[in-house]
Amino acid sequence: MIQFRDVGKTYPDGTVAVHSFSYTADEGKIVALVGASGSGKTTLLRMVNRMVEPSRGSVWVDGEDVSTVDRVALRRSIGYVLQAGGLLPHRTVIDNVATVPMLLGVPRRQARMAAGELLERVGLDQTMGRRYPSQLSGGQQQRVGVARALAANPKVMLMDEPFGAVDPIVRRELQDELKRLQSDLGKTIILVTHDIDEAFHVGHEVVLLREGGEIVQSGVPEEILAHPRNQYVRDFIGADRAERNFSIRTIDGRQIVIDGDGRPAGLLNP
Ligand SMILES: Nc1ncnc2c1ncn2[C@@H]1O[C@H](COP(=O)(O)OP(=O)(O)OP(=O)(O)O)[C@@H](O)[C@H]1O
Repeated sequence: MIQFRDVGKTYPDGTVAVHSFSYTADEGKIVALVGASGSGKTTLLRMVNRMVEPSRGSVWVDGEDVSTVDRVALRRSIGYVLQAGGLLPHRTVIDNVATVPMLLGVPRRQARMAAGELLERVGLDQTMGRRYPSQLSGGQQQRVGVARALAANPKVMLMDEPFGAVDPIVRRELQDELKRLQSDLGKTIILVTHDIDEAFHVGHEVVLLREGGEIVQSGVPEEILAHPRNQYVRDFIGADRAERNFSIRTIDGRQIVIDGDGRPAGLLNP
């Protein structure tokens, strides 16, 4: 469980990134923080592993105030996935994945074996382990980033726009993969995104933010979609846009999703 207790952050130049934010992410859930650029998402995420120290309030992980935990130990115990994987360019893929477990004292051979299994778990062939990150596609690098974050077997994972750098099809694949992994492994995940569709697709809960880390609305996706609290939320989720007014038409036995402008938007259960 991750608890933000009335946290705020003012950067040294006086920028107030977060005024006052309180939220609890329950164990084994994916919580998506979504909001416009500059709304404080990354600042909030980084408070969890102490890459950013709050100016007020505290963050608790599994009943422990993170400010009392050694910073390096904390960072190694929490998986962190960045846009474009954030991989070490001069290390092979397998070493990228095995590094943290080795730092935590796992013998090299064992760490590399476990890393190979993790690569498979995220849908990569073990032979990819010998390559360098630059020899992988963007989507493959993202997968390695996820494998690396999983390597220390953290209970908590932080993901900052993890699939931002890939095309929509690969992005959807990676989102599905993440959902599968999460339901297998039961991690508690906070995912930052500016993409509301991604937030609704992967988040068990969605927290919609505006400037200063202000929560505009939070809850399960269905609730937000069904009852957007105000115009800001409606604008953000595109509730007024034609494409959300989906309907389903059956043509030749296939169920076709039709958007509000009457255009086919996709197939249901293709
Ligand atoms: N080191 C810093 N010094 C000063 N201001 C900062 C610093 N880091 C972030 N900010 C400011 O804090 C605010 C929130 O930034 P943050 O990166 O948390 O937002 P975000 O919602 O993650 O944005 P984005 O979606 O663009 O990544 C912004 O106004 C930003 O300019």
